[in-house]
Amino acid sequence: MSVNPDIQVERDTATFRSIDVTHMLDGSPEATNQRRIRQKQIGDDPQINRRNIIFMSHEERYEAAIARGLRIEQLKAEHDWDIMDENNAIMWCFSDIAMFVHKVMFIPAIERLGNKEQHDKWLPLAIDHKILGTYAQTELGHGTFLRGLEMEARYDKSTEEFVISTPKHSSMKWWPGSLGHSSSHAVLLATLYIDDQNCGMQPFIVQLRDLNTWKPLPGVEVGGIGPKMALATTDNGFLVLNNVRIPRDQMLMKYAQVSKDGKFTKSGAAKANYSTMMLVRVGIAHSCYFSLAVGATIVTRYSAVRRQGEIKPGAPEVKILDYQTQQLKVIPSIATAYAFHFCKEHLKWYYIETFQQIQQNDFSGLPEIHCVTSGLKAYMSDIATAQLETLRRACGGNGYLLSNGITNTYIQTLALPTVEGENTVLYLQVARYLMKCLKVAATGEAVKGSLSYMNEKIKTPYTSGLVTREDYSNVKKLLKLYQNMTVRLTQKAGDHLNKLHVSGQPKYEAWNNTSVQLVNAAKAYCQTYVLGMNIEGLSTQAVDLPGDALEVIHQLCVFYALHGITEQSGNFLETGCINITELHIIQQEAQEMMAKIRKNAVALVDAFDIPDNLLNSTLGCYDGNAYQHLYDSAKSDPMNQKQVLPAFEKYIKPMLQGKHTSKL
Ligand SMILES: CCC/C=C/C(=O)SCCNC(=O)CCNC(=O)[C@H](O)C(C)(C)COP(=O)([O-])OP(=O)([O-])OC[C@H]1O[C@@H](n2cnc3c(N)ncnc32)[C@H](O)[C@@H]1OP(=O)([O-])[O-]
Ligand SMILES: Cc1cc2nc3c(=O)[nH]c(=O)nc-3n(C[C@H](O)[C@H](O)[C@H](O)COP(=O)(O)OP(=O)(O)OC[C@H]3O[C@@H](n4cnc5c(N)ncnc54)[C@H](O)[C@@H]3O)c2cc1C
Repeated sequence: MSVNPDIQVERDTATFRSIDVTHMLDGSPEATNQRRIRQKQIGDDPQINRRNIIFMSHEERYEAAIARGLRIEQLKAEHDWDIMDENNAIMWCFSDIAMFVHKVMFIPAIERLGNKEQHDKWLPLAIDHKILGTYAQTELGHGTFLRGLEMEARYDKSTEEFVISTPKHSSMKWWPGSLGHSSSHAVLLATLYIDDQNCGMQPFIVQLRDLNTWKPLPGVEVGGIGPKMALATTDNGFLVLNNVRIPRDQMLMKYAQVSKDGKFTKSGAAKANYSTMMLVRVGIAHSCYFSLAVGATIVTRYSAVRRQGEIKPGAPEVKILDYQTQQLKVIPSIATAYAFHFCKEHLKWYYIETFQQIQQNDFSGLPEIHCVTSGLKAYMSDIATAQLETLRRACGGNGYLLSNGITNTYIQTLALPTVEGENTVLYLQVARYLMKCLKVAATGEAVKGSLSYMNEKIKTPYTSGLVTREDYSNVKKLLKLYQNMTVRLTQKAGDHLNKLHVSGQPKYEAWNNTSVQLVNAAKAYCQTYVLGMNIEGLSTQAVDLPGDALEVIHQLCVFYALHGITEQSGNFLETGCINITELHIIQQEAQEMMAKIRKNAVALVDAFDIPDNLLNSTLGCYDGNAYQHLYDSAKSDPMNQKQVLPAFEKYIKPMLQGKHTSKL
């Protein structure tokens, strides 16, 4: 099929070469080649390809997802993939892989929470798929408040076993992925009791199913929790344990230990047992980038080939991408996807470095990385889901079809603001950290890390520093505005907290009565962080780009900063970080920048280099022939393989012939 001329012209008139930017996104031309090879191995494989999933039943999708998971294992062995390759493969399949919790949580939990003997025993079994596992933490009654977990593990000194039980409905495990039908084992988080003393939430390895018959073991009641909005293939489950006994060495004992005679000891940081969640939060940041890149690719290409209506009366119908309002739906998502790229790259290296320190028992970096990973998981998933919905609607009627590729991406991504810590709760964790830093700054001590900008005193009366027109595209000056806004919102929340406390409210009550302001400050911190990483990326990852490409990536960053101010203008005005005249100029500048970026919109999404067979979209194919692909997809619907469906004989015909009764 030839390329649609409407999309070709976009590529011909772009001011830079997409491939240069693709190399930057991958890290190097070699890395691009390597990724393409991997994506081809996945996309071309009939067992992995997700082309027909929209026509499958729940059970068919589940089975296909198991087969996909297995095939990925075979490819991994055949092509010598490393862990990054494997995680990318899961992401490129949009997590449409049953048992992926085994990879992304069960194994990492054993690695992080187990001691050497436990590694030696369990990891080979898990890595070789001799056992399949889930991460069972959430209960029907508690997902967020982990200190409230009710499943009990009571140590029985006489037999050197833990007895695990589910005292009531609210204490059953509820939600763990792959628990329903696909796990033989669980890393199960339960509250440990020794002689009735509560020793906090601890991890245990519990076998759930017989490895030959797959039937639940005695005392284990397990099943699926029912159909969900999406993620049909991740069989989330429930679990009730009736006095199930496990040996003492099946408590994962890296950070807390129980001796044979029942002595409880702890090593490492208080929240070390939460470290698996931190890893997954980093992975979620990466998924947010990918989902947004997918959405932006589909909708930008579709907007460049769909013509509807006229701008100049009587002139030919225009591409919908030429409407300024459509640009406002599409361009922010492109700019955000690029900002998220820089941010997730930073986060990956930051996590690896800090994890290495933790492995050496240096926990000093834990509070900051907990703040950053919690905040970015929350912020990036909030923004990604909001923008995906805007993008989906930007496709008009066809945005409601499953074959468009974006609907599925959107509803899958909708899980991310909830999993691994509900977003509001995570913002409140960030706020805790902000308040601590505020206290440090107030004592005159230097605040370190991502909030070191708190050390600079904001002069009053304040001026924004935006003097010349050039200042409005100076990303460092714009970043300063964001930083000042964050500091002021933090101070405002801190002042409110103190005021309530001084007026007699206990600290916890004052905290709850300030939580809206605290969350607002936390979001500002996250937005500032992402912009900071975007700017850092310009001078690190993007610095070797040819001049024309660097200019476009720079424009995106400026737009990201300006657009963010227009979206959050209330915060910027309220904190006095800009005045109304400056806001008007910023709005104007943002619109002008958007018009410049529009010219390169298709080339910018081409640079994400997501192949058609992973994009899986009728609207967003590289060739721009959306109408042909929509028609082909409709024709391939199994319901269209018969000209007359059985419902005709059964119901419609009798009705037409007046033979129907009210009882049907
Ligand atoms: C693939 C997708 C599948 C999905 C899987 C899932 O969803 S799996 C299920 C996913 N489930 C979830 O994600 C559950 C979400 N819930 C949680 O993570 C926790 O219950 C909580 C963090 C909300 C509160 O916890 P709490 O009541 O025990 O804590 P607190 O309020 O008493 O004290 C807070 C103190 O602890 C610190 N700290 C906290 N976390 C960490 C950390 N990771 N590291 C380091 N530190 C951490 C924090 O800085 C603060 O320090 P401060 O200020 O005192 O010096
Ligand atoms: C698709 C999916 C997959 C999942 N996979 C797993 C898995 O593999 N393993 C696992 O263990 N779990 C899993 N979960 C569970 C998930 O981690 C929890 O649902 C999540 O942590 C939110 O907890 P919750 O359901 O208790 O929400 P709740 O805490 O009940 O949230 C409800 C509301 O209460 C608010 N709220 C709660 N506490 C506070 C507070 N302190 N301050 C202010 N507001 C508050 C929240 O902001 C939210 O608005 C999964 C969930 C989903 C949807």
